[in-house]
Amino acid sequence: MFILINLKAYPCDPLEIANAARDVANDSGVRIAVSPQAADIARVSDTGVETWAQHVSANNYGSYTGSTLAEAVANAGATGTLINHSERRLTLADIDTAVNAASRVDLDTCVCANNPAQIGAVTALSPDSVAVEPPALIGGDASVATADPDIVSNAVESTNSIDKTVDVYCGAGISAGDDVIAARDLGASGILLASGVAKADNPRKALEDLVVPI
Ligand SMILES: O=C(CO)COP(=O)(O)O
Repeated sequence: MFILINLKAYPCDPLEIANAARDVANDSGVRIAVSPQAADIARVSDTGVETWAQHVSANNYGSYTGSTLAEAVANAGATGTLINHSERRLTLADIDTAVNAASRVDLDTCVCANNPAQIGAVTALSPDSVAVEPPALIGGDASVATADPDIVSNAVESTNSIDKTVDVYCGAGISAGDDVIAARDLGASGILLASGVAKADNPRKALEDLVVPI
């Protein structure tokens, strides 16, 4: 299972979490990546942890003030990027362009969507992976894999019916290793997780506990 820790804009210490994620990944053999604010990508990447951007813009070089170029995050050390997170939504046309922008510089792409129908639509854009995250469960205590298992299995089915090479992840409310196992049993090959680590009193312990059953 792949575990992506999305730090969002939480007031956490990105380096503390990056160092902990690198150590836990090395000790457990579980693939763990950290997705910090764009301005923190270089120093997070310097820790040696797999580093992802939270977003890339749907444009190339040019007069695009305020954009986050795929080239810029790749040069800073990111090796992957989220696209269309529920808190950073794009039009379908912009998702398509952003996936192409990320692919230009070999970033792994994970396109997020709210439900299995949207998962099908974004799978057709050929990202490396898609992630279903029901907005109502994001930031809560109930894991998507137990509170709404059908949304995960239907997302897996939706993706598999279009392109079996696209990995399916899920996220929202995941905080324990058992939640990760439940997601895997529903067909997901990775999870997206934020508050369970970024808001934990002890992020290292939260990560260590998370990987125990994996
Ligand atoms: O949005 C998420 C990850 O991208 C999920 O957030 P939580 O883990 O806080 O529910």
